Amino acid sequence: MQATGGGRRVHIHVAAPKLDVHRVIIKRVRHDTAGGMYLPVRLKRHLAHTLEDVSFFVDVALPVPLDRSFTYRVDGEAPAIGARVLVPFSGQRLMGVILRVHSQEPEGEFEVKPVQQVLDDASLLPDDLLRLAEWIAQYYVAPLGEVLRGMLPLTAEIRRVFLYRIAEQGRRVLYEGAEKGSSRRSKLSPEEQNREYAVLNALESGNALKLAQLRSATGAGKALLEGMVRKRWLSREVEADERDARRTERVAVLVEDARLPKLNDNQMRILAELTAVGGRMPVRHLRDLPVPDSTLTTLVRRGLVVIEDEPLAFHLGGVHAEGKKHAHEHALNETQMEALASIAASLAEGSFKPHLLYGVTGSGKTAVYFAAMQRVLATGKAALLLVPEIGLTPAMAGQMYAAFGDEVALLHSQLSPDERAEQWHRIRRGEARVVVGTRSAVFAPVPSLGLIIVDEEHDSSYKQEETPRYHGRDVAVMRAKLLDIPVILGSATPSLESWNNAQTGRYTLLKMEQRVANRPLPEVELVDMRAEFQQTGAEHLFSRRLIEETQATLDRGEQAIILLNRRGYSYVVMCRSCGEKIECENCAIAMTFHKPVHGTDLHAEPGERLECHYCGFRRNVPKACPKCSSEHLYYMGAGSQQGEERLQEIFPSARIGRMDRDTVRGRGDVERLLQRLHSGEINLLVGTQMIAKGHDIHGVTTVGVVGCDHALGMPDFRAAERVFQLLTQVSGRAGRGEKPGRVLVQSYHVDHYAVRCAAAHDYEGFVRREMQFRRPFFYPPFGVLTNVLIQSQDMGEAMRWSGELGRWFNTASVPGVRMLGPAAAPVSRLKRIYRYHLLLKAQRRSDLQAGLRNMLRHAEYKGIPRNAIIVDVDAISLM
Ligand SMILES: Nc1ncnc2c1ncn2[C@@H]1O[C@H](COP(=O)(O)OP(=O)(O)OP(=O)(O)O)[C@@H](O)[C@H]1O
Ligand SMILES: [Zn+2]
Repeated sequence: MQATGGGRRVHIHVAAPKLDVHRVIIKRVRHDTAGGMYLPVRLKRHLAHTLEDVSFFVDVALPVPLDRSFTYRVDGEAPAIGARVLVPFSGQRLMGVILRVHSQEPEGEFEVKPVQQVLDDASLLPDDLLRLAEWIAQYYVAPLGEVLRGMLPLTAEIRRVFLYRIAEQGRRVLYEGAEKGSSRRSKLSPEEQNREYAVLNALESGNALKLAQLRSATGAGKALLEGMVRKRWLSREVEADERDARRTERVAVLVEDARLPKLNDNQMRILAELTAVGGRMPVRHLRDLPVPDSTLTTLVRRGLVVIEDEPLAFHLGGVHAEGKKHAHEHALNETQMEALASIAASLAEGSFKPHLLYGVTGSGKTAVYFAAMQRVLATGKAALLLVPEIGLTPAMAGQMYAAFGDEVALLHSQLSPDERAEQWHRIRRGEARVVVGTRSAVFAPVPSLGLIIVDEEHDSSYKQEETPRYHGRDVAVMRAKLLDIPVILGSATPSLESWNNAQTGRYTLLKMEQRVANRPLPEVELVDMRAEFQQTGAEHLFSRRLIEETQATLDRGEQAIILLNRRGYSYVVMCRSCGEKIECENCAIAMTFHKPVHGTDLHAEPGERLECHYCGFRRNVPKACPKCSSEHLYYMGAGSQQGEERLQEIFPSARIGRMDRDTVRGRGDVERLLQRLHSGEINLLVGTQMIAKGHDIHGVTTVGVVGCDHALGMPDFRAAERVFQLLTQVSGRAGRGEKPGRVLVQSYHVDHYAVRCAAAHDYEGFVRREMQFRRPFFYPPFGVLTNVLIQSQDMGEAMRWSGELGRWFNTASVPGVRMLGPAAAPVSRLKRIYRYHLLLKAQRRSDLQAGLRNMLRHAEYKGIPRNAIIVDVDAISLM
């Protein structure tokens, strides 16, 4: 017997020992029907009836941290493999994906629960994506259900409903309260206490009610209900429910000619934001402003703003400077043609072939991508372009629209769940043949994909830092392999992993070593800050050379960029008496001092504060040391906020802009800042590493780098590589227009090879040195590495568990795997969780994978919970 599912035939075998009459009849008749045999109407009716009684079993992958699937029953027709289902799972209802349809009743003494709803008629995922998911689960030692959840960004189609039910304790309170009156001591107001009784009353029958039902019956809000759950008066259940994805979104529209009454600051903020973008903005984006939601409601009530429904739009404008050509408008130069020719050849061949496009900054890689994509589209196929962070390089999106118009679908992290679902379906229907997106876009369900491009392939944002911890670039290569199509990885500073693959012949290396139009690479000058200190006798943030060059640049009417790779004002606050740094309450991390903000920083929080950049915790700036009460607090380490302030003092007439996480939050902020830089409104930009990302601003001739080599001291074998990449990328922003550029790098480590090679634009020299360092230790690319984090809210537990796993590695035979640790992780406590880790290295990946699976089995045997262990294969961040 066969059932069709997702374009492939699934064989369903009827279990022989338990044959019952219904099943036998059905088996035979289905077969006969397929053969076209005539059936009497009465028999057909009988069959239609009995068909209802048939059951299948389905193995479902669920988004839970368990490395296995779960079996459910489906009554009626067999569903398709790859379809989504809603199923009960430990008191909740979860969405899962069907992996297998069969008729083997699971062994064991438990009841097989039925699937509650089958959401799709056919497989939702194309075959290559299902296979890719299996590969990821295997390679990254991640539960398949969690991998699939990441692939299907369709949460907008599933609603989470909260249901409340009265608990034993609640019943007691209800009955006792009725007898004794409400004489209990309570912090709640009498109205709130009455409301609690109303809720208990409403739930007395024992049936569960939804949040919305309870609210309309009793006026109780979520906070009150959650409080009752904490007191164990109620129990809460979560259910997933299907819902129609919204196809419109609410936008706030400024009412013109409204007479302005007296408004408070929050109301002014919203109006200012709306005015700034032309009077119209999705409500969702307004929610990013630090004002209460109720402010908008007030403005609506006062007739200053109206709310409209508008079909979802996806355009992200993209910066396009006047008089500058788009990448696709250039005739390719010879080097670009050569690179394209090699790519075109493998496109014509139509088989798996990875290319590493190593092109220096400003060599015109984007134009090569365009040309390759155009060729792919011309053959009727589709192309996928991955970029690190679309929001940071809006010009890329803008150029894509200019070249490919409506064919473009953008997938990025700032889409709402609705927008994401909408784009996903659009891509799956084949309506967008150019897909541009960040990391998870590698899972875009593009039919007949012909080419994948990964821009800035070295960028660490391609690594997902939560389960499944996949690397977007490596998954892209695997997807290309499964589809048998070419893939291009491009960068001015390729990762050592990719470079090694090119050296060993696994990837084809394409080099573009000159900038376009014979423009020179900028001249880089190192400023030795140790000498500067000796000569000036004081510690200055900016060296004399940097000040001099910046002044000259501004005087010539050109633009300068200065990198200060930390945000905030001072990144360490230390007590002079006891030497303690002020740390976050939740994390073992020094807190950053932020000064109050003024004027243009619409988004930044007002008020002076200390902030933890890991968990977001904030506190007032203490007058005295929290440990020893000394009043001698000392502020060290300048961040971008301080940089801006100092620069304004040094260059009073400069038009300064700042780009960091405090000044760019919402979608469009980066775009606005870059637009002001393009137009010349800003002539001096200071910021964190965001300013180093692919921006192509022709007026910038000078780049300054301040204090970026402290990163060389990080406890991470990739520290030198990161510093080299950052220096090279930020230098690459200088001299991209008519006039040549100059870079000044202030450093305390001017002799370090990462700094020296970056200054000499010597990528290959850097790689040679770096490989020499990594080879003897079997660090990637000479071996494979996995970081295993063990975490718990209880420090003793985290230590014990990591000790247990460490001992296991030492005593069990784990062939080919070497372990370092266990030790406290460099960030030993994060968000109140203690973190220990083991670093595992192996020369063969299969050894490491086998070792990890055995370790997980041992952990299960020892009762260490699965979610206390984070397995980070090919870890990028070792913190
Ligand atoms: N053949 C060409 N002739 C002249 N200009 C070109 C040509 N190809 C591209 N350009 C222009 O050169 C500039 C740099 O190109 P692009 O931004 O693609 O560089 P890139 O290699 O991606 O550099 P980065 O790695 O720094 O991002 C752009 O302004 C682009 O429009
Ligand atoms: Zn913190």
